[in-house]
Amino acid sequence: MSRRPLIAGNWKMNGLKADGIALADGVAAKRRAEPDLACDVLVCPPFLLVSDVARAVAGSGLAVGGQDCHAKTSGAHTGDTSPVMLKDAGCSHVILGHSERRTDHGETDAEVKAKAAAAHAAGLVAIVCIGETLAQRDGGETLEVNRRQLKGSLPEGANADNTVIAYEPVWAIGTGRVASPEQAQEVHAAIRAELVKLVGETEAGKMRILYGGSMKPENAAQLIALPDVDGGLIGGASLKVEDFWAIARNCG
Ligand SMILES: O=C[C@H](O)COP(=O)(O)O
Repeated sequence: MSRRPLIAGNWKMNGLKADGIALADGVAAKRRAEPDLACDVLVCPPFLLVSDVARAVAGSGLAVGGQDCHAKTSGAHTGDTSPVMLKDAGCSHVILGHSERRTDHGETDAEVKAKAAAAHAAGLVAIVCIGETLAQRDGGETLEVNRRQLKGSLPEGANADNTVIAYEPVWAIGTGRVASPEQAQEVHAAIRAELVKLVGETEAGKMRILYGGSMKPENAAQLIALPDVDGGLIGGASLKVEDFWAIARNCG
């Protein structure tokens, strides 16, 4: 099964307006210069920059995503952003259940599932993040934790068109400590096997599973070449045009 890789930049809570627009302009220029790129490329700026970034990259072939959304369409939810608003601002994707949201905001699998259902209803692709902590890995619970999070976070109706999975070992995020190819492939294969049970063999075969956690130009190609790794969710390295593009252009 050949799956077109997705290279997604998660800018997290970084950059002011001028920085975000300069970064978006830089990545869009790279994308325009390579019309035959072998992967899809997505940038996920902070909420306040989504509209500006969507305008900056319009027509370049780059997609834009949010970093979270509420499970409701509208209403009395001070400080939150609905999936419909993201769509309206130019997003096609939204990252959900990132470990930083799970840690900082106590997000549960059930909440991630509700958000993913709402994202689907709004016509967004949900990038559902899962991953074990170092203590869980050291305790031999890696596969069990990832299977449990996957099962708990995927809503009814998830399929390869509306859902992407991101495996992000928490111990690898922002630490410079990347999963080895063996570690990554083991978990990605287990995730795909679990997806067969959850969404059926055909959709599981088509669904993209991204790796995230200290992915850099030096290690990306080796990881993305693994049989069940279909791209990357990139934090730090997505903040520099040259680094991000070095990953994207070597993804095929
Ligand atoms: O969403 C991205 C991941 O958390 C990875 O971040 P990182 O590349 O800075 O380790």
